[in-house]
Amino acid sequence: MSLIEIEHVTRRFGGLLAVDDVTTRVEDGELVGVIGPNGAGKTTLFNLISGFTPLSAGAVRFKGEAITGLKPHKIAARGMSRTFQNLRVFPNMSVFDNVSVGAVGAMGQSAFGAVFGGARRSDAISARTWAALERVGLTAEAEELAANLSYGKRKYLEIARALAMEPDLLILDEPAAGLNDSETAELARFIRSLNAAGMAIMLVEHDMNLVMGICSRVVVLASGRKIADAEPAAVRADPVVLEAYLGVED
Ligand SMILES: Nc1ncnc2c1ncn2[C@@H]1O[C@H](COP(=O)(O)OP(=O)(O)OP(=O)(O)O)[C@@H](O)[C@H]1O
Repeated sequence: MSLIEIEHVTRRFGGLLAVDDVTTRVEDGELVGVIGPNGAGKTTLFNLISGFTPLSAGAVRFKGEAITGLKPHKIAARGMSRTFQNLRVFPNMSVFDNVSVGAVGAMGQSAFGAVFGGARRSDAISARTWAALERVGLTAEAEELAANLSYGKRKYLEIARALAMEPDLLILDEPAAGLNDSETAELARFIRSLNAAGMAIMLVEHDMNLVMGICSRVVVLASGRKIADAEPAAVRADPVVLEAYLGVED
């Protein structure tokens, strides 16, 4: 049994097939990249897997159980957490409270407690939050307002929130967007270290070097369809992939 089984997943927006009959899997502990030209359907695929967008057809199984049609928080509570292409940080909340929202979600409690009061923070939530902050190196900034963090640190804040859920599958949507080369290299090391500690990761990323450098397998989408699903070296040499990239203005 694979960790996640994505079977014939399809999503239509009116006449547009944004994701068209995509089937793939992620095994326990795998680090899988998802690439493709702009508009290929990468983010839509992530939204379908994590419950943010309903499927038009197909099915998703996670840890052997159907999750198709479940709400995002129910899917998250089962051990799948994600970040977003556009940062979803609460600027007027502290770094700690931003991250504790993730811990609260994973423990099936109302987010209200996390957002509105220390009094409702349980020890377990607090422990998960500190552990996530430590993993991303933001413990010193815990009481800072999120708005005061640099852009790069806010990216790690969002990852920390996902980590506070202690996921078995972490889904990262363009984590390197807006980062410079050295920040991207640091992020690559960080993602690798999470994976080395046993976490399965799906990564949508435009930075090809990042994807090819750290992923053991790469899924390529073009116009909603899966056109390749192989090791980085094979994907790099695949004429169908080259054609898809050359044929689309980026
Ligand atoms: N809510 C929506 N309503 C209508 N069309 C949508 C919606 N979301 C996505 N699309 C369309 O679906 C297609 C796939 O979009 P998606 O954002 O998944 O691609 P992507 O591969 O993530 O692109 P990018 O690399 O630019 O982020 C695009 O043509 C997009 O315009």
